[in-house]
Amino acid sequence: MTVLVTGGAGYIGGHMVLALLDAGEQVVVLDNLSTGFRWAVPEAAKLIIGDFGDAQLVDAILAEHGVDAIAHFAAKIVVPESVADPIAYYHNNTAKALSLLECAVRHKIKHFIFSSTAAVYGEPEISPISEQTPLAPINPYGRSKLMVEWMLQDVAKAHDLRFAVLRYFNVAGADPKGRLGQSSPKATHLIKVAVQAALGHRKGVDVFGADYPTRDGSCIRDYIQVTDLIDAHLLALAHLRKGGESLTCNCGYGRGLSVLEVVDVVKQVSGVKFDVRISGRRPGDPASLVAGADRIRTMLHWTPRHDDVGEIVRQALDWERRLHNRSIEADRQKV
Ligand SMILES: NC(=O)c1ccc[n+]([C@@H]2O[C@H](COP(=O)([O-])OP(=O)(O)OC[C@H]3O[C@@H](n4cnc5c(N)ncnc54)[C@H](O)[C@@H]3O)[C@@H](O)[C@H]2O)c1
Ligand SMILES: O=c1ccn([C@@H]2O[C@H](COP(=O)(O)OP(=O)(O)O[C@H]3O[C@H](CO)[C@H](O)[C@H](O)[C@H]3O)[C@@H](O)[C@H]2O)c(=O)[nH]1
Repeated sequence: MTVLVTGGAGYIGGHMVLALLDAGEQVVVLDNLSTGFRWAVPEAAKLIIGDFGDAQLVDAILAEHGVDAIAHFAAKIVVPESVADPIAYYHNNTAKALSLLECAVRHKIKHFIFSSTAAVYGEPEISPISEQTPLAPINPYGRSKLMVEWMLQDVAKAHDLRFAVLRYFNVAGADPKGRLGQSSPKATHLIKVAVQAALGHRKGVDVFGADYPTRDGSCIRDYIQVTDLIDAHLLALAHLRKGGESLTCNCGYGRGLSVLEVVDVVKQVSGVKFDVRISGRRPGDPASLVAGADRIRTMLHWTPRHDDVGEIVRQALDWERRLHNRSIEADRQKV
């Protein structure tokens, strides 16, 4: 049995590929390398460079590789970009997902794991956020993902396909063995940005708003370590393969950290006192997003192993140093 991983050359999908290979699974990666990297995919996985919206290509992959499960990570993921160019987001994240689902049904794929997001909840007033919290995304990114959740629910009712929708909160950290981490140079995620500041790769950190109704005025998020998140995917896959029902679960630890708290941890762990500027709010940022994480623990028996922000930051720092050395090495080879 083979798992097709779309977006397997990216940050989170790449960790899924490593975990599947570690577990002895056959893996095919489909990625157009728009934000992913060829080098991120180990040779033990088959990398096909192409678009998951290319039905002919997906049909050929599903026919050829004996795929029993699709783990669909590929997407555009930048919220402000989705506001500026909604059509690109609905096209890539929603329309192409419909095409992928059509291929899955045509080839009688039984198991589908989908990377959803806390952005489907919008700006909920309740904390922690359970899966029953009303779905009210406030930007095209969140809507483009929610529509895929709805399509999956309808398709699963009509066809022999079961799904796991995993709603990620804020994903951070890197592979504890140092094989992979967040590599996109354009990443805007807080821990990545703060780590880059600590290493002197950027000038300090702007804190987007210190006037929120939170304990220190900065926004609160639930940061989940990427390997713990991937453990949840493996458990979800095992659950579906055992004949388990479709499920939708939040993926977070159920504890929130403020932006200022995260920045302090990065300073402590790195030993560097980089500049921190309080700037204006970033449009569309909810004050607090903390996962209600009971369902994933009870339904999938998920037990996180890396719920420690110091460890998450150490992994991110370690990976950022490796990335930097890698780019120096690449430049040296060009000379
Ligand atoms: N990073 C987070 O904190 C976070 C939070 C919630 C949800 N998610 C979801 O997790 C998934 C993975 O995110 P990530 O952080 O690894 O992002 P990423 O940009 O590192 O990975 C996305 C991958 O998908 C590929 N891709 C995009 N469009 C494609 C297409 N049409 N055809 C083929 N490949 C395509 C890219 O090249 C890239 O390798 C996404 O679905 C994202 O919405 C991420
Ligand atoms: O330089 C920065 C970067 C971020 N932040 C703040 O840090 C918090 C976290 O921001 P991130 O950009 O790291 O993450 P988001 O919470 O905006 O969004 C992430 O998690 C969401 C789900 O919770 C979505 O899935 C989204 O795709 C993913 O990027 C926010 O309050 C943001 O304003 C700063 O203050 N300065």
